[in-house]
Amino acid sequence: MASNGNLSIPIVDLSPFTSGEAGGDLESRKRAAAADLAEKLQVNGSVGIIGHGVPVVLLQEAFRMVKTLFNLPYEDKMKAPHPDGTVPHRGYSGLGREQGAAKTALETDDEIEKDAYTSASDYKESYEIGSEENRIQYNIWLPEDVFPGFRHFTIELFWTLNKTTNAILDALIMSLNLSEQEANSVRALHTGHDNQLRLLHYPSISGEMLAKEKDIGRLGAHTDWSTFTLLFQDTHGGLEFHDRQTDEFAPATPKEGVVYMNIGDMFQRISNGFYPSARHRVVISGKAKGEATPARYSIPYFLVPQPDGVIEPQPSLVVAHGKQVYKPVTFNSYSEEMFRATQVRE
Ligand SMILES: O=C(O)CCC(=O)C(=O)O
Ligand SMILES: [Fe+2]
Repeated sequence: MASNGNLSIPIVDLSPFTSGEAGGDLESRKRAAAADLAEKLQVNGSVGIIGHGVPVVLLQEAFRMVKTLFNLPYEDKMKAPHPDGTVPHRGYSGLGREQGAAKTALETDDEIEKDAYTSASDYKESYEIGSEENRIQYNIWLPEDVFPGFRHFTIELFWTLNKTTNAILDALIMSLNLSEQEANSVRALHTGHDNQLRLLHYPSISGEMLAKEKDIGRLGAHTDWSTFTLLFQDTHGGLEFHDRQTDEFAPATPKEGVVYMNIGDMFQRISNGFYPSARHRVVISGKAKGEATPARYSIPYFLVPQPDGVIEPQPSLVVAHGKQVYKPVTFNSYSEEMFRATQVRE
């Protein structure tokens, strides 16, 4: 499917939900922002957010940290290896350990399409972090002397981003006009302890390498199995979201102050399909021109429900839509299947 540079991702200002102010006309500004969010996000499940409240300096520091991490010698990074098995999804995964698009292959019966989604593994390396209190998905850390301060900083970043995702969840809840009881149950599914912070490095790819390895790719088209995802990125671009109307991909162009957000499979279900889980990918920028593609760093943050929490369409939406589009599932059963599909076994 083609990239179309003329398509763009809509932008929403969520500052009424993140500013921490109270009183005045805040309630009506929240309602206006939530309505704007509903209008734009329901189209493709992706938006750019301004007024997200994450301090610029924190993000700058985060990207410095990520670069330092991936610049470490491979032997050092492998002191925190991501183990095989379905848990924990933590620690370091080297180049070619994942196939993000293999999940998409599950969604088609077309063998040729299936093959295309499973033939290439992603040319990226990653490091995943969760809550220190999560006993099932426990953190795997580098020894402190290998990267002093890394653990402390990333845990702070994790909880700062959780505040942002909670504010956005409030906006989503308001945008759907959920009842108080529904709102409380959706909030209760998300304690923060199941969220995931992902540090990603897509190494540079030379023109020569591109010519030699036809199948090389960054991250194939997929949806996330989160509730929703925040995508922080550097200035190099390459992230694209699927546009359902044209069946093309729109670039999520890096812009100062904008964080892109996509709906994941869980909120698609919770919203009874009102918000679609957004298909997205990361493409190689130089391919068409035969030029080298520079390295790219990104920091996705996934809002994730409790593993045994029941994910189901909210009753008021089922009534409003006249049908229940999804059966209830637990996040656990859903994610295990997805995890198995996307890991490359050695
Ligand atoms: O690197 C990016 O910007 C996107 C990452 C992504 O989609 C993912 O990790 O699920
Ligand atoms: Fe993703």
